[in-house]
Amino acid sequence: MKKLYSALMTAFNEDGTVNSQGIREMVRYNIDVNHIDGLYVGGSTGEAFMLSTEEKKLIFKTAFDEANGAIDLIAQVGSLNLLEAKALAKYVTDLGYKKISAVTPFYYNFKFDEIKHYYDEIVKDVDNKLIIYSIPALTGVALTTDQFAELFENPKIIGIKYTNADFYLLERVRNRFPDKLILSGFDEMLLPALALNVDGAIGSTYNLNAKRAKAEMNAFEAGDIAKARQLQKDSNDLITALIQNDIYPSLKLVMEEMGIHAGYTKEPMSHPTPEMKAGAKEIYQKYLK
Ligand SMILES: CC(=O)N[C@@H]([C@@H](O)[C@H](O)[C@H](O)CO)[C@@H](O)CC(=O)C(=O)O
Repeated sequence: MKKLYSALMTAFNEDGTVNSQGIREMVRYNIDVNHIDGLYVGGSTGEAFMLSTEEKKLIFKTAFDEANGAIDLIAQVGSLNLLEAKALAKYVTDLGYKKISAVTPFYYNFKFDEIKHYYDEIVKDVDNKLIIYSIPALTGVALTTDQFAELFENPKIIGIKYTNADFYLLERVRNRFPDKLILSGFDEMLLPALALNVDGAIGSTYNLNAKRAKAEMNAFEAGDIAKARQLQKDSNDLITALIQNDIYPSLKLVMEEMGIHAGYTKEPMSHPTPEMKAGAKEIYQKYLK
């Protein structure tokens, strides 16, 4: 059975501080209403690259407490500060997270040896399994099949969160590493990723649209490709509207329409304008009600 994970958002107060109650509400909604298989905590959707270590710890703990063992949780601990990444890997492992993930180190054009060292160091002192978070469009780091093979030489590195529109590479990677966990990261490209036999998907829009995405996965598994295509089209109408309305604040605004206190995005991301609020209301009415 393929697995669906929502990338958990972080609820912020207007002043940019973390709103734990909002996080709890989103975890509950994902468990009780979305019937999600798991959550990816502390990733791009969680706005983690703008947060302090203490804020990240608070989010990991709040999500873990609220989920209370009901679903699979993956903690994204990657950071340009390797000491922080290692400390967070230990922190979440001690909390009880059974999987961690780390974004490829970005900005400084690291050499592959440095990237390999980063991953080996993150897992070295923890009894846990790591999923590489590969998102070349945002990091500028495009790992090759051979480089993934080198990273997988470390038995604690078990898979890839593949947020990449390169389907040739996805096919190469899937077939070379049949036993590794490959989770697709672009929600708007779920169907082609399923066709290449990913093990599941992680995404921001599943917070709102899990029911449709699960139906698409089920249709695909049942061989009903026409239905899966229609569902992907319906999802992409929603995703396009979210992107046009500024996706990060809009995901939260739509959650607010559903009665969940998702709060604000963290500056320098924009706070909602009256136009964005009206747009989110319309998105909710048109695609999700
Ligand atoms: C950059 C980004 O946020 N990508 C999302 C997608 O779910 C994305 O929002 C969606 O496909 C719309 O483009 C995920 O791949 C990554 C993610 O959700 C995370 O790391 O939290």
